[in-house]
Amino acid sequence: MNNGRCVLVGDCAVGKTALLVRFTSETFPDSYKPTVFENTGVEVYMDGVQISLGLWDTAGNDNFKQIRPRSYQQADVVLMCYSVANPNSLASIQRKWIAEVRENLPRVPVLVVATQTDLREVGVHRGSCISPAEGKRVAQEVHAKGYLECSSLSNRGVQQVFEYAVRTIFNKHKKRERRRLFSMNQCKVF
Ligand SMILES: Nc1nc2c(ncn2[C@@H]2O[C@H](COP(=O)(O)OP(=O)(O)OP(=O)(O)O)[C@@H](O)[C@H]2O)c(=O)[nH]1
Repeated sequence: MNNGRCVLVGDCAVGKTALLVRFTSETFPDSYKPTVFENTGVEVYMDGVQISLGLWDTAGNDNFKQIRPRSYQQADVVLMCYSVANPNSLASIQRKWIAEVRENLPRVPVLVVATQTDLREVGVHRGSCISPAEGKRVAQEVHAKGYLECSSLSNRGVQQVFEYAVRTIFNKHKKRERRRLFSMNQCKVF
């Protein structure tokens, strides 16, 4: 495997673009500009192998709903993002995002990603933010392959999100390769 595609979905303003910008350019975009459709790519290494990772940002706003399926094409992993400071964005994972993802990608692994975790410590939402336990519970409910937390502002957990995403793609390819080899090597009894 030397390439993979990772797609980010989630409600408006949960921080999908900021997460991608932090990971790809080590900066944090302060201003909010709603995404319509964007994609970028980075070279990453896993177990000494170089991988071209395609990163597809999508619009949280349903005015652009028709465009989202374009981003789902050939996805290897989906990051379903919610903000720990926005309970509606977590509810949307259960009510909306998992259904839309499964409709377009019935078997692709999904990860649930909690964003903006710095808001647990500062600001008006401090004290009322969603706990890791609650996020994990939802991740299990939607049969996610993993649950991760990050803050693009403080750069905490960002690298781990993409390491986990690449590892998930890697495991999926390995599984597929094993199945292919197994079916090639099956004994034939005449
Ligand atoms: N405190 C804090 N704010 C963040 C973080 N990540 C993003 N934001 C802010 O949240 C707002 C929305 O961020 P975006 O990354 O544009 O959100 P999005 O999910 O891409 O939004 P759509 O394009 O509408 O789907 C911006 O004002 C960001 O500066 C974070 O980790 N911590």
